Amino acid sequence: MKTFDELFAELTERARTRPAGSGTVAALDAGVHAQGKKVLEEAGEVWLAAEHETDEQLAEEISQLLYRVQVLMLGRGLTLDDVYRYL
Ligand SMILES: N=c1c2ncn([C@@H]3O[C@H](COP(=O)(O)OP(=O)(O)OP(=O)(O)O)[C@@H](O)[C@H]3O)c2ncn1[C@@H]1O[C@H](COP(=O)(O)O)[C@@H](O)[C@H]1O
Repeated sequence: MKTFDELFAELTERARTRPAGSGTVAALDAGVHAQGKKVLEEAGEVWLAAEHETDEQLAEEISQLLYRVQVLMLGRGLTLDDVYRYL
């Protein structure tokens, strides 16, 4: 289990070290267009899960959306502080 900040630190490290087999590295290499499509896809799955699935399935879909948002942030070079300043 990890927090939002801990996941972002982990993904930042993946981007820096580019380990073989990392899905994050592949997602970053795919570019912002593909990253944005994944955000939209996961957001749709969250919506459907909220209406039709269990709490556990919804929580899992939300975790995937958070991951995809972080990948997009890294793809655009945003930091957590860039976003937190608006919260
Ligand atoms: N939290 C996540 C995470 N959430 C979602 N995903 C990816 O999103 C996929 C699920 O999304 P989809 O529903 O779109 O499934 P899919 O269409 O089969 O996915 P793809 O074929 O497009 O990869 C998963 O199979 C993962 O590829 C994640 N991939 C990685 N992480 C974490 O990110 C960290 C770094 O991971 P790596 O870069 O893979 O080492 C690790 O802590 C991982 O646990």
